Amino acid sequence: MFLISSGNVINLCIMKIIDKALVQTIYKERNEISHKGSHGHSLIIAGSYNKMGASLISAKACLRSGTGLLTVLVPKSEKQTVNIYLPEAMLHFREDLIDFSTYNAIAIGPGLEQNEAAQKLVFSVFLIAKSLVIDADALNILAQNQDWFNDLPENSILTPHPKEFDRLFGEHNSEQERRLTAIKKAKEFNCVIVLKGHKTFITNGIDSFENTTGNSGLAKGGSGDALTGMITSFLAQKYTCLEASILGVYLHGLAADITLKTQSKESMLITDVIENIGLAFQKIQE
Ligand SMILES: NC(=O)C1=CN([C@@H]2O[C@H](COP(=O)(O)OP(=O)(O)OC[C@H]3O[C@@H](n4cnc5c(N)ncnc54)[C@H](O)[C@@H]3O)[C@@H](O)[C@H]2O)[C@@H](O)CC1
Ligand SMILES: Nc1ncnc2c1ncn2[C@@H]1O[C@H](COP(=O)(O)OP(=O)(O)O)[C@@H](O)[C@H]1O
Ligand SMILES: [Mg+2]
Repeated sequence: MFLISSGNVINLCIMKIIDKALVQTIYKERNEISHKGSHGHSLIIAGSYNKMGASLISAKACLRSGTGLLTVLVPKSEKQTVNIYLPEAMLHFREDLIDFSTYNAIAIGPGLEQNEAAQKLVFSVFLIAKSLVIDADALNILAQNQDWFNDLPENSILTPHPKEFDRLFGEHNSEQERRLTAIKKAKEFNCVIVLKGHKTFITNGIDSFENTTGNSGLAKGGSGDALTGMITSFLAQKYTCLEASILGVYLHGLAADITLKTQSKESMLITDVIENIGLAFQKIQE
């Protein structure tokens, strides 16, 4: 329970815990009479010359989370990188003209860099996307262009870690203060904010949630990139922004907890975690 002196005290006090019981009220069993088109088409706009890993990590986590189709938008120079690592993913190149309207869910930001081309790309996606997960460098670009909040797509999910959060909304002295600001900003901009950390906090400005899964084995580069792919996958599968965030955060942490069976917290890689997403699904299907 939080003791806070603010108008948001009611919101934060009714914060719900994300546990297996809550997730089982959200998760929908996969329809046996389905085809790849039934499970959405995700687009992940991520990666740059020296940060292609972020794109591959997001993409594989997205596929492992059930999206029917996946396209990744990468620099043309990196074409082979994706094809060799992830043959299941289709490709678009940042140099091409893209019809963004064909995707149910788009993620933008991991490893994108923040140069002028990236800024133009982020703004063009804001204008067209219907459901958008905004992470990493796209959050940093948004922080530098605060008036773009007025153009935020109707179903937007922001997934900042504390430093990205402070770039967006100013310096904070504690997690508690950030949570209060997150509630206020989620309501103001009509979006979902996933404030990542040891106990990730999710709010849409009305309801707030705290995750119960995950461990410090995730305190390593790439963990957030994977979460972005997972949340995007659930958005593409027609979960709401809040449902997709709750499912993604819970299963991401649960897969990391399952990974402790074969790795230590020091040795765990996010690619190990991605390979355990299937076992995390099985846990909530029990
Ligand atoms: N393999 C890859 O290609 C990787 C690419 N990445 C990309 O690299 C870019 C930079 O992202 P980074 O997050 O690394 O860099 P940032 O500069 O945004 O954040 C790193 C800083 O934030 C602080 N920070 C992070 N989490 C915190 C927490 N929970 N509490 C307090 N401080 C915290 C750290 O101390 C560090 O100083 C992003 O586009 C990201 O997607 C990273 O995800 C790492 C892996
Ligand atoms: N000590 C921890 N306990 C639980 N989860 C953690 C811990 N440290 C980091 N995480 C999780 O790992 C992810 C880190 O995200 P982020 O910093 O964006 O990673 P990156 O950008 O390097 O991929 C978040 O989902 C966060 O909740
Ligand atoms: Mg990140």
